[in-house]
Amino acid sequence: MLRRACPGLDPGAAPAIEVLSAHKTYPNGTIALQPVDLTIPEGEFVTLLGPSGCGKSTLLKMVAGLLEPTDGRLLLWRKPVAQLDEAGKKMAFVFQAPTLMPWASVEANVRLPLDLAGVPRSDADGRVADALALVGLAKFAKALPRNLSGGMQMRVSIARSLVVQPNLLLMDEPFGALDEITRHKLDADLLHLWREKKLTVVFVTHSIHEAVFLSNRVIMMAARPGRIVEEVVIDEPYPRTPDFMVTPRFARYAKHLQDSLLRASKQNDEEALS
Ligand SMILES: Nc1ncnc2c1ncn2[C@@H]1O[C@H](COP(=O)(O)OP(=O)(O)OP(=O)(O)O)[C@@H](O)[C@H]1O
Repeated sequence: MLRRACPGLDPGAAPAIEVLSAHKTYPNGTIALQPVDLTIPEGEFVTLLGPSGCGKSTLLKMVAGLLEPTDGRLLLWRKPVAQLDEAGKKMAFVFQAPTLMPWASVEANVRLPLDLAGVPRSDADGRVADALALVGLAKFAKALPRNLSGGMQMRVSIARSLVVQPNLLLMDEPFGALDEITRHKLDADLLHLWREKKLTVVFVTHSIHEAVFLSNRVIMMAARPGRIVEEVVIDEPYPRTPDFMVTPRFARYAKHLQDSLLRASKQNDEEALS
């Protein structure tokens, strides 16, 4: 269960992400992350799991180039994050809240990154239509966000990230605010997109079940200070269907991660009290 190699991944895949002894102390002195070393090959689906405050978002934001590490390095396709374009690759970040412009139509929201990049409307319109089709919202292009459900708004947010045709998708608890049925549906759709577009995905969640269902590999983190404590390979084939979630194998992975999370959280509580 705990082998490090990820089945189904090209063993010769280039590293998409290399975190090299990167650590982060915020200006107020909070040590959010001890030095982290992590390599994620192209095409892998990796999930960061751990108790609140263990540095999941900090790590993801450092990979995105939104936060500078205090020390250490982050490479994307072997280049510093700021030089991703030179590597011929693109990244997109999906936050927990869909953060849509309420006054603008669905298609205008999805087109925003292309407008900001100065892509002519003649090119942009086709790409927006493709992205909306990918998330099943082609018929809602003219709708306003307020007329959509929470799940549909999150699909718009995902379409907006896909419109730049990313190679790397970074997702910070994207479905955390949704009901369980909607979350399962979006998880399944995300796996489909990941495989179809051959994306590399780093996904943050608090849900053990979501982590097992989605991932090639789960990175378990603990807090005070934030660090990686375990890596668990989910050695199961894709496509994964909801049937996988009621198998004994799924239950074994979930139990293993639950025990690991409890250990990480207990340490967390003890260190908070000391
Ligand atoms: N801008 C900041 N300034 C100071 N401390 C911060 C800042 N952002 C986060 N922290 C602290 O850094 C630690 C790690 O935070 P981070 O948000 O990365 O954890 P997390 O695992 O994503 O948490 P959660 O699951 O609650 O979202 C926490 O102790 C947090 O309070």
